[in-house]
Amino acid sequence: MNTELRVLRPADWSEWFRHLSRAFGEGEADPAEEAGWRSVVEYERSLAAFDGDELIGTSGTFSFRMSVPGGALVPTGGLTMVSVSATHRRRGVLKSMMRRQLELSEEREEPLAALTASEPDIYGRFGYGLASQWMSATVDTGRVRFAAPADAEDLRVRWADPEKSLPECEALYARGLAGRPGSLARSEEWARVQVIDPPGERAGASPLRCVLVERDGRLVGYARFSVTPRWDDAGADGQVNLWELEADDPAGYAALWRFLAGVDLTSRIVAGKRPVDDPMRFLASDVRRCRLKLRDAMYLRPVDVGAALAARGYQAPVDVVLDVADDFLPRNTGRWRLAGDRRGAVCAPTRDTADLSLGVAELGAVYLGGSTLTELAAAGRVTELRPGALAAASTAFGSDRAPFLAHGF
Ligand SMILES: CC(=O)SCCNC(=O)CCNC(=O)[C@H](O)C(C)(C)COP(=O)(O)OP(=O)(O)OC[C@H]1O[C@@H](n2cnc3c(N)ncnc32)[C@H](O)[C@@H]1OP(=O)(O)O
Repeated sequence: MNTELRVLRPADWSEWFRHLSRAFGEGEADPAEEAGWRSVVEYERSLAAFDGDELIGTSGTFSFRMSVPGGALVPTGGLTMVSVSATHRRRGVLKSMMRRQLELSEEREEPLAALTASEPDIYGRFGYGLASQWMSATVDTGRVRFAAPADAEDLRVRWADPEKSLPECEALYARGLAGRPGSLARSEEWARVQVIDPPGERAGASPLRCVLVERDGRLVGYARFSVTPRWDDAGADGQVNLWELEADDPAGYAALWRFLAGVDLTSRIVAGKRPVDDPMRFLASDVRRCRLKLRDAMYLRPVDVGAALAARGYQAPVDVVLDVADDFLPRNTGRWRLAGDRRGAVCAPTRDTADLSLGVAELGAVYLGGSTLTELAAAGRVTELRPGALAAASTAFGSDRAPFLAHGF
């Protein structure tokens, strides 16, 4: 088979998007949803694979900036919309697109590449490691109480239109970015994607709702959610579906959870994408009845090991030589000396003796502080070559706050 990769042309968008929907087993996309994706697609970074004149593969990359430990926003290629026709599967089409997509990232000097995976098994071979997780919760609000916030006299919770309130909510989201590794800066288009709510995909739920919490008239938090009404022979049994909740004031944060738990005629809150260190665990009267679960969220790969490691801050002073293996981008393979602290770091190739050896996917997994070098060493995926180096580097690579991706892409 002779596969040709072409840059996506706007004229080919509809066919390209239909191919993607079919590969995901979906029906006709809702026009609002399709328009949302079209508003953020970057044609020059999107590829269409052809077998002759037949389109058989799709992939795209978004030019994101991602928050990393230390607070910098680092250019990151966000891989997305990957599909290969079932008629052409397992013949290397994905592999050829991955190679080209990473070359495009290299040309743009993006230190990092990221993705969320339809299946976790696919991307390790291309050097991506699991960098952040999502916590989901199903809170039994008939039994679980959320502690009343102290310092709440000046707080006001009010309804808002999800779209009209976007600018002020996005400003709050942006203020929180530097303190939350793994989060993405959102353009106006990306902000609008967060409130796309196709009626055909609500599965019986209400349209998207939004409440704001303000202190002295200043926004300190917001929650976006829908409600699925349900009734059985014992009465109301509705469900609050939490899409997004952000706050930069502990009392405002608690007020939002209390509001959600108090929505009339509902008996549970279902949240799919919360940070693993969500403070709600410490507000809930019965954390077991919150039914918390973890799942993989974002996979990360250094595209340029030196630039990636120099772009973040380190929790403790670090001076370590890493022997990195990268089969897919061999330019990264070799020994790197990393020296830095909270304020910043330098990282360059070296001939010095290595202290730790690891693969590039393992480096991606620990980069945001979501897992540790020590954990990976216990799984045999990192090797300590100088006694003491593992514990010291593991501490340095940590993060005060767990990495969190607030939305998919
Ligand atoms: C970031 C995102 O967009 S995630 C979305 C990914 N897309 C989907 O899940 C849609 C449905 N699936 C598909 O379209 C295709 O099956 C794809 C894109 C997952 C794979 O495309 P293919 O062209 O068949 O992959 P390709 O032949 O290049 O395989 C490369 C390697 O990945 C492996 N691989 C491919 N798909 C899978 C999978 N689903 N699970 C495990 N391994 C996989 C292959 O076995 C091969 O391994 P090897 O190098 O060890 O031989």
